[in-house]
Amino acid sequence: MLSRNTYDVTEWPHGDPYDDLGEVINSIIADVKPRQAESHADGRGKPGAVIHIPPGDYRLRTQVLIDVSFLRIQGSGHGFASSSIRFNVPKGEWPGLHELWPGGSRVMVDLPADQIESEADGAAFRVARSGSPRISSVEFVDFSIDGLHFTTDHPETSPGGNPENSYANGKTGILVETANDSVRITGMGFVYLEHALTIHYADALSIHDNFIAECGSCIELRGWGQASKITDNLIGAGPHGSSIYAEHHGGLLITANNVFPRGASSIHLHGVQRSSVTGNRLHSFYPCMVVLEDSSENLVASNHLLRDHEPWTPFVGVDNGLDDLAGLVSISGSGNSVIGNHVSEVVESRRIRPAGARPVIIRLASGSDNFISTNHVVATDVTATASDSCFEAQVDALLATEGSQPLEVTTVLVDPASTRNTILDSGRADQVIVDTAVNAFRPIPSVGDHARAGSAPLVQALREGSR
Ligand SMILES: OC[C@H]1O[C@@]2(CO[C@]3(CO)O[C@H](CO)[C@@H](O)[C@@H]3O2)[C@@H](O)[C@@H]1O
Repeated sequence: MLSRNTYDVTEWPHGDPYDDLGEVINSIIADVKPRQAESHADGRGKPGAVIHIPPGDYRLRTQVLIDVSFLRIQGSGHGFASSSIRFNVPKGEWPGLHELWPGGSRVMVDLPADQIESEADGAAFRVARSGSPRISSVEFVDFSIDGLHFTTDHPETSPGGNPENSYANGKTGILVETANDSVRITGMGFVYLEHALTIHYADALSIHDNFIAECGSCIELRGWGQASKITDNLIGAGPHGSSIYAEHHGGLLITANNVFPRGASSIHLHGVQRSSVTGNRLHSFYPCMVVLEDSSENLVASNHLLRDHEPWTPFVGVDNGLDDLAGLVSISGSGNSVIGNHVSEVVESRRIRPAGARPVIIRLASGSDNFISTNHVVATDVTATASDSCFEAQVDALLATEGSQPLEVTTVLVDPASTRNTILDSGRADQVIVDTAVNAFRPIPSVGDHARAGSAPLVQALREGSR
């Protein structure tokens, strides 16, 4: 016998899940509540429920409100497909495409536009409960949330004159409003939402193994929070938003994410302390791809950062408005460790802003006692090209290494407002701008430097040996 706490939206007798999934899920939650009314009955409590969404296209016209713990909404496939690419393919070519829309268990967010006045109104799934304890263990697993279209009133924010390129529609995939514990978002797909995931007041949150792309902003942790993790996701925001943004979090772990362009920033931390950004692959089209703002004692280690130019025609010319002196990694705060990162800066010198400047890679803007060690910067001047074919353009740009020239950069710039920092082996003496009266500095040696007594005969012997 199937447990009464296991539901399938396609078998629920109230509402039509294909026409309004929101109404159906709210009706299921309304069924769970009176059956699980007692918080304690002979040692038993409120186990919550699983709501299954089989593969299919489900329109959502009513917001889902989740105010019970232990609710797991589970589909059978994240179904991501690029909407951005499709919406830039001429409509005449659509009939020849294998598929047009995202697939899997697909929730099509179709909240009436005239009823979206606040971010909360625009959320497909809204988690909110006041009182004590905090809502726990709400889980979103293995389905897709599709915002369907981007729309905008401002032609200047619609690259190529196409509103579908505006990254704006007032829609949010999942909004968690009130304090929460052990929420999980796993295996999900998010596409064409202005905000994919916005989570306030998180404790022990896990955002793991999701595909969150072509959304205005992807992950926003707001309010405050602790002990949470953002791991193993594929993520890419639009030019007005951030791929990963967190504020006032402690003990946040951001690891093993592959963050692709074109977010205004890849990772932006504001007031985040004692957290880790490690082992991520980050790719951006603009400066300030990693921002630590008023953030201290964080570890930024073993990340691979790539900065290059937008290669896809519809978006060429779009940027985040920042110039190349702002730093690819910008830090205000103290006691941060930036260790063992690799940076590839692959830009066209004529496009550097301000014209003729040397781009700054790591900029310590204010604070003290940061430890910057063994970061390797490879900077090249290339001739950037663009193409109408998104995938080809991106792969060509990623793999191009030929014909490039070395580019002069400032690997570390320490502003006067940042002092007592230690900068080791992260740039030659001519690549680092630092006041050594108030900071400790050890440059990377240049070829020919520090020839020690004894090395010359050894080198001579090696040369002779190799003849
Ligand atoms: O690079 C991987 C991802 O990029 C795509 C394809 O390319 C796009 C189209 O707008 O360009 C951006 C920059 O790369 C991506 O955010 C976006 O989404 C996903 O279709 C693809 O999965």
